[in-house]
Amino acid sequence: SIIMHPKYGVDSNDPEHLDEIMADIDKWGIDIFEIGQLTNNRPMTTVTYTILAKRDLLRAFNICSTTMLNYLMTAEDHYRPEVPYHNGYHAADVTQSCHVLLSLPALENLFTDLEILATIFASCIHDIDHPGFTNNYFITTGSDLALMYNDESVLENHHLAVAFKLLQQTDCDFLASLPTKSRQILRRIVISLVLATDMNKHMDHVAHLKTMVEARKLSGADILSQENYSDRLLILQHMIHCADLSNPTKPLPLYKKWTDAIMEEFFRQGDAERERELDISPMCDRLTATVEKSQVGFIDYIVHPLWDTWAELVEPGCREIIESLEYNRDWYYNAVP
Ligand SMILES: COc1ccc(C2=NN(C3CCN(C(=O)CN4C(=O)CC(C)(C)CC4=O)CC3)C(=O)[C@@H]3CC=CC[C@H]23)cc1OC
Ligand SMILES: [Mg+2]
Ligand SMILES: [Zn+2]
Repeated sequence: SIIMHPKYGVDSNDPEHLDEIMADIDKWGIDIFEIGQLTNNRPMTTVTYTILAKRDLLRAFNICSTTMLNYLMTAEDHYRPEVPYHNGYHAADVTQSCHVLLSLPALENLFTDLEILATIFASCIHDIDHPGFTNNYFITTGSDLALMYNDESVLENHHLAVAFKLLQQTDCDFLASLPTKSRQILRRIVISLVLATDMNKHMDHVAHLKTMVEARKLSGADILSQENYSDRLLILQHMIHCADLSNPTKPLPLYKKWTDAIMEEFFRQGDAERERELDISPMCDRLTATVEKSQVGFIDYIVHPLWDTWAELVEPGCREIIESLEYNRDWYYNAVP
């Protein structure tokens, strides 16, 4: 019997409204929160399934829709709804952001279908089972997780282990039809992309992006067209890192919701650190933090340097994104009490 799935993979309490929102799936600034409300909190499954289907990747790799949806639902169930920021909504946001970045004109025809499938898969699982505390917290408190991963990219290693383990659940191995070689290549890319989302690697990313921009200027030839595998992988690592740091580049109403969510998550960590008489991490003390100042600092020290360099590499594709970032930075700067 032919199993027919709902259009976007999940049922909706308002299909017409979902149709309207999902029409913007290729646009920067789609309302992920709205998608979650229309799909009974399934933003990650909805967004990821729609993108894979739209890019014809399910057909290209002979992936069964039912198995894909089983995996995505199971993966989404392994994000923790009680965690204010690092939950299925963030996973959906990073996946959809990568989907838009993959379609930048400067990157056209650069990546193989397997690399695109790997990037979308890495994005939707990149924070799976996130406990709502930072790597530093797990290292400082000598947690089992830090013990397991020897203090090195502790959370990111955990996200990867959980994501790949879920493939072994019944009817969840959507990669079953891939040839072994392709499976190995995909696994290698997914591992390197999720590890690239460790903020401890941020300065390396910015430094390497700058090198690429310089190389592109000097060589004249379009560095983005070169067949060099390691450079293509590096561009994908920078891409998922940019997507992970894209909140301040989105329309202000969405950005503010992400800010509220991350600050609540940071404040809960600060509460735990205060409780355990540990140093309270930057921006995590709800008794002294100024949310607006934190965002101005986050943009000036972290987000703007990264996106400025990325925009140079892929110019002119990110002009509106940079303008949105600068508008938002001024808004928070003027909102500082
Ligand atoms: C929407 O607002 C945010 C969304 C995500 C994050 C995340 N933050 N971090 C770390 C980034 C580096 N970091 C800092 O404290 C860096 N930093 C500042 O941001 C401003 C400052 C205090 C004035 C000086 C300074 O050192 C610690 C937190 C993560 O690791 C999270 C996980 C992965 C990606 C980003 C995410 C922060 C947001 O607003 C602050
Ligand atoms: Mg992460
Ligand atoms: Zn993330």
